[in-house]
Amino acid sequence: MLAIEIDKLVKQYKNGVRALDELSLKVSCGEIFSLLGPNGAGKSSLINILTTFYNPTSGNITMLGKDLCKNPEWIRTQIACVAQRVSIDEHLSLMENMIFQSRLYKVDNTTAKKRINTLIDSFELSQYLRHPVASYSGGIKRRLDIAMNMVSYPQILFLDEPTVGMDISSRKAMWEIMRKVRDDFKTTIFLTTHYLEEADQLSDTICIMKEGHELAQGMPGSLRQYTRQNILHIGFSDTEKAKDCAEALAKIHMLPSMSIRENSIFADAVDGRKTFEDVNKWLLEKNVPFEAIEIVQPSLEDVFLKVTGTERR
Ligand SMILES: Nc1ncnc2c1ncn2[C@@H]1O[C@H](COP(=O)(O)OP(=O)(O)OP(=O)(O)O)[C@@H](O)[C@H]1O
Repeated sequence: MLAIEIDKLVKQYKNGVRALDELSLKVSCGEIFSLLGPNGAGKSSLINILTTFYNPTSGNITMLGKDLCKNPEWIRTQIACVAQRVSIDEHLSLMENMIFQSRLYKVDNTTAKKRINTLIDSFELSQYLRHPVASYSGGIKRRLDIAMNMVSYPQILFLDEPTVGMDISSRKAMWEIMRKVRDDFKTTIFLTTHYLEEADQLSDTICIMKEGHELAQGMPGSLRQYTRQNILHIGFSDTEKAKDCAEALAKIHMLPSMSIRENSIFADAVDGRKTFEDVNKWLLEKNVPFEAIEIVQPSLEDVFLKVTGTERR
């Protein structure tokens, strides 16, 4: 069974903005599904509809086998949503926050106790039990927020930019939590993110959207085929050398689209092997001090920029 099936969904606000424009997508049960898109693509509008806050203008949504618009109350008992702003009450203890959430979802006391202990254990929160919630770091507060939202054992967990503003080690710890939610609790995760690396590392399926509709959808590996071409990578010992070389290459129009990231030039390898041979020959002839030249697979960032029509410069 699909967790979510969306067919030609339209959301037009009263001011005339068409935030969702015949969007269609499918989310399988038990997967981590990431929604990517530039600002204003319609991600929040979609989450607000899927979590029953907004009504769609037209289109069909089936969630866990039922029509969302006809069964919003039932759907609400099956899902949980962790918004960007943490919803924990800093005047309550960790345990009180968890109990409060279990009461909201009408989980009976015995079941709630068992679930809370399992979640505290699974999310490695026991060491924080004795400390006031207000003293927790942003990452731990976010972890508690997700644990609280898991007390109802939702079938689908919506996460709106779950790692925004976190440093890389907190972000990686959060990825582990999300994998646990999927693997140990069999919960489907639907998340939005601006971090392409996060979507790449974490997701079973990614959907890239822009201007209210989907542009590409698939497993991270299969999305790489969207660019239909490999990338030429030329490495240097420092950024200045990369910039000098890119300027010289631009003058002779050898590579149509180039960008510099750290100490490297990345360019579309239009003719694959021939591009590689031509550039390699030119670098050697001109005595350019490069350190490496290779053809690499496109990254998810390359795919994102390609399908959303943004050129990296
Ligand atoms: N309540 C609203 N009323 C009118 N227009 C809205 C409303 N909410 C969103 N919009 C508009 O709908 C479009 C999509 O916005 P939305 O917030 O869904 O995109 P987003 O992908 O979540 O963007 P971001 O990544 O910046 O959060 C934008 O043009 C936005 O201005």
